[in-house]
Amino acid sequence: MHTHHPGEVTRMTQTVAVLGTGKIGEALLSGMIRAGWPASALLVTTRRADRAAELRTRYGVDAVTNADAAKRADTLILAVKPQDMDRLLDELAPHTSADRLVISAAAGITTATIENRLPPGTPVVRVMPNTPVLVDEGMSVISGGSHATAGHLAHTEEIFGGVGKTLRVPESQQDAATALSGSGPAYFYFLVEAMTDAGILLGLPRAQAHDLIVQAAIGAAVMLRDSGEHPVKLREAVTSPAGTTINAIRELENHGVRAALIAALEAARDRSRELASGNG
Ligand SMILES: NC(=O)C1=CN([C@@H]2O[C@H](COP(=O)(O)OP(=O)(O)OC[C@H]3O[C@@H](n4cnc5c(N)ncnc54)[C@H](OP(=O)(O)O)[C@@H]3O)[C@@H](O)[C@H]2O)C=CC1
Ligand SMILES: O=C(O)[C@@H]1CCC=N1
Repeated sequence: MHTHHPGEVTRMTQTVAVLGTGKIGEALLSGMIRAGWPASALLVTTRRADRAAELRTRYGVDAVTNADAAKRADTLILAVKPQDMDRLLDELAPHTSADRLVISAAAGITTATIENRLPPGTPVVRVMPNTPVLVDEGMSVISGGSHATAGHLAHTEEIFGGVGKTLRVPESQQDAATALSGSGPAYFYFLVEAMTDAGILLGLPRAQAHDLIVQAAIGAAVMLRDSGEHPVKLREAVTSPAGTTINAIRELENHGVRAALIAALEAARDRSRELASGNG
């Protein structure tokens, strides 16, 4: 894993378009602007005119049609839902050429599916980012398709490395990476929500319960990242003999939380596989 900042040369000469600027597309766009990409080098496309106006006002970027983006941009980042990918590729195909780099952020959709729909030889890179790109703590998992060169992968890392970490994996591992990292933040938000409810049950005001558990999450996350210790070691250090923590851990084990998490991530991985066929 490593972090890059966009090089001056690339920034000056390349135009990057985000096609389908919803939650993840906007998160990425805002991150690129924070990382120093000039708004003049960025294009966005949307389905609705009011959304286009909003993005123009918010970021000073040009909002264009998918056909125009395909003609004008060197790099096209596809950020529509997997179910909308078919239609987007139809719109792009007549206007792109094999000198464009196509980066897809859609869950499940394979590079082969995209390659088959675009001019022969089009380089395609599949990326699974996550929403913490909004705070430059994203994780973007990257795989190259059959025409993606080292340069294309490096350029992709330059874009996504500006908003967090990047990791290259074989495409066969992308569905698993999607379950762990693409969806990963949602599991932590879910846990925080549930533990805040527990705080309410224990009689704490909601706002305090929220703050306590969020800070516990941040502290634990930084220790996980920076201590180099195995999570079991970190948990043991919290778990005093005949103390409070072990009573909580026994309940988590009684309720099968470990097994539930394994089953949950397996279900997410399976759904990513299903989306490969564009299933709605
Ligand atoms: N959210 C996340 O955490 C992550 C999402 N992803 C992937 O990113 C993709 C987008 O997800 P997300 O951002 O959550 O979804 P959103 O629905 O927020 O974003 C998709 C956007 O694409 C627009 N759109 C659809 N079709 C077209 C089109 N033909 N031309 C232009 N714009 C179009 C939609 O417009 P409208 O609003 O009008 O429908 C919408 O704004 C998905 O493929 C998902 O798998 C990947 C990693 C993480
Ligand atoms: O839920 C989803 O399908 C997308 C992909 C990963 C995160 N969100």
